[in-house]
Formats: sequence, structure tokens, C-alpha cells
Amino acid sequence: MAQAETAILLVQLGTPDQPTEEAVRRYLRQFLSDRRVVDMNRLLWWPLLHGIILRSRPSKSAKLYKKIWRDDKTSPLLHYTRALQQEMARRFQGRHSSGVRVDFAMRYGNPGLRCKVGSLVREGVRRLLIVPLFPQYAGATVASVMDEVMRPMHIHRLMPTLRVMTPYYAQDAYIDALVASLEGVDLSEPDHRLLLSYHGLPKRHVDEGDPYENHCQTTTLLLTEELDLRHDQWMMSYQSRFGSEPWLEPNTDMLFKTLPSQGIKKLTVMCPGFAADCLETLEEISETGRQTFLKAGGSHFNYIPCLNDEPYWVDALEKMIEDEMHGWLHGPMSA
Ligand SMILES: C=CC1=C(C)c2cc3[nH]c(cc4nc(cc5[nH]c(cc1n2)c(C)c5CCC(=O)O)C(CCC(=O)O)=C4C)c(C)c3C=C
Ligand SMILES: [Fe+2]
Ligand SMILES: [Fe+2]
Repeated sequence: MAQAETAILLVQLGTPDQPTEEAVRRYLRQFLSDRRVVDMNRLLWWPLLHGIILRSRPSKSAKLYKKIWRDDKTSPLLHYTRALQQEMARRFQGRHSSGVRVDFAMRYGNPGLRCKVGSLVREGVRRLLIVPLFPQYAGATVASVMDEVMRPMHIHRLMPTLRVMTPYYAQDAYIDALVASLEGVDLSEPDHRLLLSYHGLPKRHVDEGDPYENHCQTTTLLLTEELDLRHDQWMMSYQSRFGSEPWLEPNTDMLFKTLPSQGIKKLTVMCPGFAADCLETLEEISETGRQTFLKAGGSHFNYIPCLNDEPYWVDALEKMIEDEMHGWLHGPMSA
């Protein structure tokens, strides 16, 4: 078959190539140099980043990455993103006469987003659907992805037609997949809570108009309604705080430390904002968070894995992608 003219590009945040100090430094340098992530004045940020953070953090983070690295020598985030892409490619095979290609890229690290978009355009892709794997919109994630998607376009005369998948924080297909991942969880005991922990964001971003907090709250309300939970059966919080300015509250780690003394001894934790398990879920929540909660007097800690490449999530995402591709899967190519 000729090269596909329509492409679906799944985009994840990114991850180091290896769990080593050098690879983590390279990854963090790219990540933390992004103005969408840290928007501090460069004259103040540069000395902090290069003089302190990139000297101290990579060796500490590399040790944590080593704990979660997989036997197949990949990071969990890369493993699940690739598995999702392979399954989605299988599902879209033969769906258009000129072919539909499904690929994936990372905003930071490899395979790099800028390179991937450039090669898709060079290879003749004329319609491109970008699927940021972030259910809740944040400028630090989705807008940053779009900045990078546009960069290679500057050097090509013919730009493909671009679509970007709408943030799916309130889509039935996503909420239903989260419900499916909680199957068998019994929250009827009075000392048991469901904790929904989302990645944090500086509060200032929200004050300046970022809808992220609102999107997280909406996901939580739709999910807890769908599960028929009472208000005293669930809580939501924000994890992975970084830097010194105020971040969204309440902080997940603080809840792990204080909930047992308030009589909440059992916790089921899920991270609906993470499409795939990664350092922030497997290490920060399922390992360190578990230890913190049990040490503080908790008796039971149940971590629910992310949607990853679960078949019911592939079904859900396939449906949402089909909706976004309206008019693209049938009929002739336009200019
Ligand atoms: C100012 C710093 C950060 C902002 C803002 C931020 C937003 C943000 N991040 C994710 C998703 C992920 N972040 C991950 C790792 C990670 N995040 C930060 C900092 C900010 N994130 C750092 C420094 C790191 C690196 C890890 C470390 O050194 O501790 C990951 C995991 C990647 C992996 O390889 O496993 C994810 C996923 C979202 C969704 C978000 C905004 C809402
Ligand atoms: Fe992050
Ligand atoms: Fe973290």
C-alpha cells in the first residue's frame, strides 16, 4: 500500500531513555526549560535550573526510575504508550482507501514530537489528528504539545490539515473506562475512602485562566456520580508538587499523612489524570505513598493502575478518535 495520507499521532509527556543520571538530566533539562511548564523570568530560572536543580535532582530521580524500570528495559510510560499505539494501529488498519497511520511521540525525550511530525509531513501525510494523552487540559501539557507540533510546520510549504483531540475529561467513554477499572472495589466500609489524585499545577496557572482544576473537578464529579458514591466516600487531591510557589490543594501526600488520624484507615487510590502508569503513580503513589499512609496508621492501601493499554480503554479511545475524525475515514481526500 502507498504511504498513508491520514495519521493519528498519540502524544505523551515523555520519559528518560534510561534510568541513569545522565539520561534523566537530559530529559529534565528539556522538560524544565519549557516556558509552558516553568514560566519564571529566565534570568532567575536559568541559574536555579542549571546551577542547582540539574546538579542535584537527576541522581535522586534516577534512583527512583531504577525502581520502576521494566524488565523489557523501558520506562513504564514508554511501554504503555507503545502498546496503546500498536493496538490502535491494528484497529485502524484498512479504515481508509489511502490508509490510516497510527504513531506516537513524546513531548520531551524520545521518540521526539518535533521529529515525528516533521517525518510524517515529509512522508506525505495530509491530514493529521493530534491526540494529547492528557484527559484534563493544562497549558503545561496540551498547549506545550501544540507549540511543538507547529514548529516543523514552519519549514514545509504544504501544511497538513490539523485536528487536535478535545480534552476528554468529561467524555462518557473515558468516565466509563475509569468505572471499569474500579470493578470489584467495595467502598461500603465507613473507614474506607476512594482518593482521586491528579497531577498538581501551580495555583497561579489556574488564577491566570488555566481550566485544569475545573476539568479535574468535573472528571471527579462525573465519575463519583456514575459510581453512585456519597460525598463521604471519596476525596480528591493533587500530587507531585515541584518548586516553592503554592500549588493546587489539597496535597495528596498531606492526606496520606493525616487521614489515618481522622479515622480513615483504608484507602483506594486512583490517578485519573494519568493515561499511563509512570514514575508519579508507580513510585510516588503506589510505593512511597503506600508506605507513608501505612506508617501514619492506615491498615489497607489499594492502588488502581492507570488505564494503560486495557482493552476497555482502547475501545473508549478508539471511539473518541473516530468522533474526532468525522468525515476523514470515508470519502476522497481534499486539497
Ligand atoms: C513545574 C513543574 C511541573 C509541572 C507544571 C508539571 C505538570 C504536569 N506534569 C504532568 C505529568 C507528568 N509529570 C511527570 C514527571 C515530572 N513532572 C515534573 C514537573 C512538573 N510537572 C517533574 C520535574 C517530573 C520528573 C520526575 C522527577 O524528576 O521527579 C510524569 C512522569 C514521567 C515519567 O517518566 O514517568 C508525568 C506523566 C501533568 C499531567 C502535568 C499538568 C497537569
Ligand atoms: Fe509533571
Ligand atoms: Fe514526582
